[in-house]
Amino acid sequence: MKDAPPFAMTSGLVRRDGRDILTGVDLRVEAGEVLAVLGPNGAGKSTLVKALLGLVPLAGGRTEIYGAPPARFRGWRRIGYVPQRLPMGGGVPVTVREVVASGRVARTSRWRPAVLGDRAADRAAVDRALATVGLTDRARDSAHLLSGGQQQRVLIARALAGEPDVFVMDEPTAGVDARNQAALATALRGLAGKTVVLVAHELGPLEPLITRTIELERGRVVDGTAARGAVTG
Ligand SMILES: Nc1ncnc2c1ncn2[C@@H]1O[C@H](COP(=O)(O)OP(=O)(O)OP(=O)(O)O)[C@@H](O)[C@H]1O
Repeated sequence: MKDAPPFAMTSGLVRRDGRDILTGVDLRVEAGEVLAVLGPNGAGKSTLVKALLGLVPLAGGRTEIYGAPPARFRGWRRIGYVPQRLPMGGGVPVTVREVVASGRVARTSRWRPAVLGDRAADRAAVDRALATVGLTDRARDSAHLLSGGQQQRVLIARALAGEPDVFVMDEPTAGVDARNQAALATALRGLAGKTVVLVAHELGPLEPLITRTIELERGRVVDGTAARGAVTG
């Protein structure tokens, strides 16, 4: 039997404060797709990716992650989520390396406590992730002292460190300068074969990497196209 796809939403409905934020969303994301979710401010893009992950409940319809409703899904290590911003509360200074290393946490299972060999694998994965986003030389710096674009790269490195099959990125390009956008494009290019869902206002240097786009407007999917020139399959 063919594996269930990473995400499948049918007639997705999200309601907040009595208002429909998403309506009638049918979206299936196949393994290996690089899907961009586009649309104006407030169209519901963030809400859609959060609903796909079960972070926002559906008021109607259904959604599945690899064939399971989010509440019953157990394969979270397969999913890397890159939120819009680095949560910086608490006032405890944390280094870039520590943030990236936290991406390994989902890999340690309650049933399989960390063993010694894991530590070397963890270190290597964190080193690789830092190198991919070009932040090796900032590893010991306080994460909150970095620019917004660099912090975005730290979050991407955190997801990379977990070595997931699926990356969900909420506006990785928002407020990010050209140099950081180019670094992001390089990191994404290194994800060949992985599934990526990313929210964006404009694609910029990411455009050649996108295999499909959908456009949201006021909570509805108004357009969906395979990207021109994208390499698929
Ligand atoms: N927690 C919430 N409670 C009530 N309304 C919300 C909540 N979160 C989002 N909304 C509303 O849902 C709508 C869609 O928001 P969402 O953040 O998903 O849009 P978006 O397309 O990602 O916008 P942006 O590009 O500005 O991030 C907006 O009108 C927003 O005000």
